[in-house]
Amino acid sequence: MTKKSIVVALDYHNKNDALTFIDKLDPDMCRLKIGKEMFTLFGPDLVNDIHNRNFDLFLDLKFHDIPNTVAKAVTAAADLGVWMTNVHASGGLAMMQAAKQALVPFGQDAPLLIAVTVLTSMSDEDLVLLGINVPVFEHVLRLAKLTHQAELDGVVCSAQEAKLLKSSFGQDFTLVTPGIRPAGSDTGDQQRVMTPQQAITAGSDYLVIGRPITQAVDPLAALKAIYQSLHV
Ligand SMILES: O=c1ccn([C@@H]2O[C@H](COP(=O)(O)O)[C@@H](O)[C@H]2O)c(=O)[nH]1
Repeated sequence: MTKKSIVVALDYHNKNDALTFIDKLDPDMCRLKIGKEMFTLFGPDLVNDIHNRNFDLFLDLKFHDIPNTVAKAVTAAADLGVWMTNVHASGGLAMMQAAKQALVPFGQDAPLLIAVTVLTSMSDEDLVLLGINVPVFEHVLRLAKLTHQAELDGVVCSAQEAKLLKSSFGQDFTLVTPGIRPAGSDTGDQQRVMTPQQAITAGSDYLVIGRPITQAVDPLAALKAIYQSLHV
């Protein structure tokens, strides 16, 4: 575990607010993630702004479409030079294989490619509403198995499933876990949560943390408090 195991989710509506925060950090302190909101608002210019500051960037667009479209989207993400990008595992095996194949021309420069299993905002009850009548952990395991078969680098899951997935697919299968909540913080819309310490103990490789940091009165102090809780 290093400081760079923390991926700060920059879900800001205002680009200046995001850059003001980033300018208080240095690239050895954490990695950064932008998702659908910031990429839709600010596009590749924001990716370049972040890369010019030398941060590793996770482009969290969760592609989910037919194989040809996803392969082209993943190619476009790799062209941006991002550190990590992702697809939805529920897009299926052929889609994930097409995404993986699209990265072959990038060789060593290819981003890590991971797949979202079950969103951390979802519970067993939410799956039932989708007609999926198994506990979340079973569906996560099923989707992670498909992801492993497609030879992607790992999955997005809750830290609650980390122990199960590491024992099923090995230490090299990368686990990226949102739904991280320091003790006492607001869970918001997240349902499958763990504290940073619990997540690391369970086997998470990367802890994605957004609002507990970005909506704190002092985001830098909130990030430093998380390091302290993890003794890094
Ligand atoms: O299953 C998932 C997949 C992605 N996310 C994203 O992670 C961050 C979490 O932010 P918090 O503010 O710490 O809740 C956010 O950008 C989500 O889009 C996720 O939460 N769960």
